[in-house]
Amino acid sequence: MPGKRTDVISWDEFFMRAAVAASLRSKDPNTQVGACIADTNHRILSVGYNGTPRGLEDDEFPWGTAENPLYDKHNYVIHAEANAILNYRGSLKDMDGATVYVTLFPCHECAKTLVQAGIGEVVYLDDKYDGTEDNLISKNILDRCGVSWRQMSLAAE
Ligand SMILES: Nc1ccn([C@H]2C[C@H](O)[C@@H](COP(=O)(O)O)O2)c(=O)n1
Ligand SMILES: [Zn+2]
Repeated sequence: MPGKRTDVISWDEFFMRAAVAASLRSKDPNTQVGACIADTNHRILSVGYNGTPRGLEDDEFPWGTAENPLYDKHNYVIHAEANAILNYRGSLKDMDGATVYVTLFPCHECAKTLVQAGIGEVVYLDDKYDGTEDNLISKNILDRCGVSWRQMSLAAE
């Protein structure tokens, strides 16, 4: 009898690759972010990427930053982590202790939202805003609220 395959990808890699796949849907020309929420039974609950709110045409959207807040993408885009939570159609109770896999370390607004949704762990790929005020606040929120965070990497193909 042939033995089973053993060189399968890990759960971490599986969920992070789902987050990366979601990020490929983002129309943001500068930073594409994907998030995948997995529960403690290794089930994917939801995925999301950074994009405009429903109804705001993302093809016509000004995807840049601007001095005038009216024309700055940051004031319109829904972040990947928030979208992953909002896309979930089940009970929020399911998120208790779940892990979010995200391609970029969460901002402080998303950190608050993740805490409030019951997320227990953040696993991220990139932390390109490490050390910025927003990033430090985010880490402070996660630490103080008992949400653990760790970085992982994906092997190049
Ligand atoms: N954890 C994060 C951080 C940022 N985003 C989104 C918001 C913007 O679309 C983009 C950041 O743009 P940048 O300031 O780097 O030009 O990424 C997110 O979804 N989740
Ligand atoms: Zn955010």
